[in-house]
Amino acid sequence: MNLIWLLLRASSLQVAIAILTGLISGGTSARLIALINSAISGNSTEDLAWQFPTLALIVLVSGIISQVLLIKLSQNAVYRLRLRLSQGILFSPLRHLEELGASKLLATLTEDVTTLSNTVYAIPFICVDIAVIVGCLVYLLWLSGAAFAFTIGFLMIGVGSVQLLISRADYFLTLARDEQDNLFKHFRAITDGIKELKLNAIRRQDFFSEDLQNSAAKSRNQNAAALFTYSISTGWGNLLFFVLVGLILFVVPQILTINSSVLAGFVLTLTYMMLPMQSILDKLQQLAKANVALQKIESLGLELAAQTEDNTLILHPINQNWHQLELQQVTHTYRGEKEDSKFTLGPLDLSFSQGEIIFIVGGNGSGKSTLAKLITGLYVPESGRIRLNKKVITNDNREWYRQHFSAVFSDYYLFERLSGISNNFSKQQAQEYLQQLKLDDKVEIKHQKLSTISLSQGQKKRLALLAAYLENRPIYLFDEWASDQDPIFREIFYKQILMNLKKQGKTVLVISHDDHYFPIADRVIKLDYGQIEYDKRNHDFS
Ligand SMILES: Nc1ncnc2c1ncn2[C@@H]1O[C@H](COP(=O)(O)OP(=O)(O)OP(=O)(O)O)[C@@H](O)[C@H]1O
Repeated sequence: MNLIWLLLRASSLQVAIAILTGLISGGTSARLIALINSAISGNSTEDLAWQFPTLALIVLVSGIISQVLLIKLSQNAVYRLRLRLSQGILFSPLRHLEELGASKLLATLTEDVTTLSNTVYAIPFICVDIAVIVGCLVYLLWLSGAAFAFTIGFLMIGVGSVQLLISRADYFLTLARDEQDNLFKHFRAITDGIKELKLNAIRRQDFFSEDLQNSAAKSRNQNAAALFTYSISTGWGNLLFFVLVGLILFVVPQILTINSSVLAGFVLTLTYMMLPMQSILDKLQQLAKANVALQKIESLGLELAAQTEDNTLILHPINQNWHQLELQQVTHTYRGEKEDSKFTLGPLDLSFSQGEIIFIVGGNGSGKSTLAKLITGLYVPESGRIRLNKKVITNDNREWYRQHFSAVFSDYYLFERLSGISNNFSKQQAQEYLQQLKLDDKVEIKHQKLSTISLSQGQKKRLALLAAYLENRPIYLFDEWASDQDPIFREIFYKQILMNLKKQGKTVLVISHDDHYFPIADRVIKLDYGQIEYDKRNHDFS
């Protein structure tokens, strides 16, 4: 049913036309059967010879029109769904996405959407099958009202019993799909943790047998149970159909007065109906899988839609010449599963000015990266407020606010395409930066694209720095950028790059553990367990 909604949402007019042409095809098929029946019984006075090819042509053409429309519709619906889901992720707050987890998002984006796109192609065929069945039923009604009533009664009982089996199979499919999320997490562990797994044979064995194999076995058992139940329902459905033909042939003539040509017409039509019936039964398991996938997609969609951000186009220009950024009583809490695993950063009061170099320091887990996400607007403060030039940052202007920052986080992502960079960026400037970062013999920039990103970790991070540099934003944030650079590049980073940025009037926030470079900072802010231990000016160090 959900699948039908998916199509209706894409275009109800096209669905209506497809159903209409499908019905014409189905109705004409039934008319064709009636014609064959008349020709066999020889009691027709009409010239059937020319009607036969005409009707066959109508069945063909209307069937094709209906299918073409539905194929276009279903593929469009999947296309829109993919985009809607991706946009939902792009528009969701970072914290919400972190809570949902990457495995769950990826499982839906890849598994569920693929299942759906592999199934929607069946919908057009099912629609035409249904139309043929409806057409045949109408013909049966015309042949004999009483025998039709008997057939419908029997079909309703049959469909009900098949439905019971299908609901049981659906239950197993839902369990299998839930297990798929865990399986996906383990697949990610295989690819992301391959080095660790290769280096420790016991860990690898443990992971394989305890996690992966367990999860794969559960998924196999639940899928097998579902498919087994489906095959029982398909077999049961087919058997019921033969029972119906048998009853019409041998029992109904005993109860009702029905002439032999009507009976022959009935049996011929029922036999013709058997093909679309079987085809629908065969496709039911695919449809059920697609429905489970769609439910997952919808529930993720709802979870994403529950918290969307206003990511509309930035209408106001960013303030290259801002003068004050303030955090007032700002807090953020990570709520763990246990009460004692809760971590709260703040309440913090901080103020930054243009052209400052600020080092944010502190032990592991003291809250430096969390503070970075709050300052850059990636996390929304749970309490307190952020002001830029006295303007309070709210949901309406947070997207605009974020455009003031360029950052290289410790878990940065490097895009091959240098999009979203400043208009002032020139090829020559980029080449100079490449030389400064000693990457000019490795990487070229062609058509705003990096020629390669297959580099060492340190080199990749230098490219991420280059991309940030070219963004030309007023505030820069580097989260432990220098940690994997050799001493020469640390020196270049702290003494040349940061100084260059300062000279250009940029504010630079540097999360660092390199204490012997602290003297180049204008200010050092030290965090301890989510609180500011000190916030010192440069002259206070000496
Ligand atoms: N996504 C998250 N979900 C739950 N808790 C988190 C999350 N990220 C961080 N934390 C917790 O918040 C605290 C602060 O983490 P944060 O990453 O801000 O520290 P940090 O000072 O940057 O540490 P490091 O120097 O190790 O990078 C830690 O106790 C950590 O366990």
